[in-house]
Amino acid sequence: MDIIVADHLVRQFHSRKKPEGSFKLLKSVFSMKKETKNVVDRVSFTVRKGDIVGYIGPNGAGKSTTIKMLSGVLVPTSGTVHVKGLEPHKNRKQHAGNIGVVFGQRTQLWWDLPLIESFKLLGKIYDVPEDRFRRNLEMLTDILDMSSFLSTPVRQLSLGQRMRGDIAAALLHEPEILFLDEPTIGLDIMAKEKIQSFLQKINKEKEITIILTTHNMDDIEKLCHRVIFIDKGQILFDGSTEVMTAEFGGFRYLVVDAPNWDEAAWNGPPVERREDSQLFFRIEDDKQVAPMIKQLTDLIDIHNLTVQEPKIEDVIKQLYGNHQNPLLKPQHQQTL
Ligand SMILES: Nc1ncnc2c1ncn2[C@@H]1O[C@H](COP(=O)(O)OP(=O)(O)OP(=O)(O)O)[C@@H](O)[C@H]1O
Repeated sequence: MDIIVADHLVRQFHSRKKPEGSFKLLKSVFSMKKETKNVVDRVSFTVRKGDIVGYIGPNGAGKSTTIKMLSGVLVPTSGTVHVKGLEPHKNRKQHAGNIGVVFGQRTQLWWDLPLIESFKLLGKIYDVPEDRFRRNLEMLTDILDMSSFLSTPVRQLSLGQRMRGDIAAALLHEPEILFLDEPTIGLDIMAKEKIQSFLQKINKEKEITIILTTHNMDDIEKLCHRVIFIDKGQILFDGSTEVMTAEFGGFRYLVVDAPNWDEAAWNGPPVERREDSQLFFRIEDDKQVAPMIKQLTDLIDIHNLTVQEPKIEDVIKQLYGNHQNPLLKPQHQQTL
């Protein structure tokens, strides 16, 4: 069942641009040109109940703007979006009951109140019956491990604690859909893992549908079966992580453990990255492997050598830097 349907969604923003040239600069206050930009440009997708979708793209691509339209914060300039059959900005109250939203860069908690008081206020705002509120709070406190800081004012929480608080706040009224805009931004590895495994759990056990934007490729690797890649407001890829890897991961890595590596003496293909004493060489064609091994062993003592598939992170890097790839056509130019 499609729980979210976005159809040719457009959001424009206006900005004022100064004319070029120093003389013109003088008059610029009066003559600034109004520019209109489609920051989300004919975006269409559907999401099925229980999916976890990674909505990714470079800075300024239009991810947050899309999430804001899905959550009803922004009105689309044209096109439509339906979430559980409702148009978010037209059916605000009912829609709010169906969704939870977390913007990692902002908090919906009351800064000066103890965390628990924010939860109580949100319970009232969302009209959550007393017993359900207590049950949900207990469950969220337990799995998000919040009992030690429930009475702490939000301003005194660490970023990881605050983020767990924000996620709990978004779920107290038992929404079916969760929109997360950079939920792991700035968190350390342990805090990230806590949130990732929590999201996995609620998705699996409660079938909560999740759309998340992130620059943390580990979130995609751990959580998402599907990725939508957007750039300059347009969707350039929408598919499973397997299809993405098959289409954009047409390479492997020759991984060489060489503690005494001498970069200056090497005149073969460049090392793409290093992890301790391991060197990663990108292999586009398996025929490259044998001559490279020979060249390497002639030069240096090798402790270990493997050929590895690229990680999702490596594949996504390809997507970001590879717009001339004919497979990356804007969605509205793709033939079905
Ligand atoms: N209220 C606004 N008025 C004018 N322009 C805006 C407004 N909000 C966003 N924009 C512009 O729209 C574009 C898309 O912004 P958006 O926040 O959706 O990007 P994003 O993909 O979430 O980026 P990031 O990864 O940096 O968070 C940017 O160029 C941004 O400057």
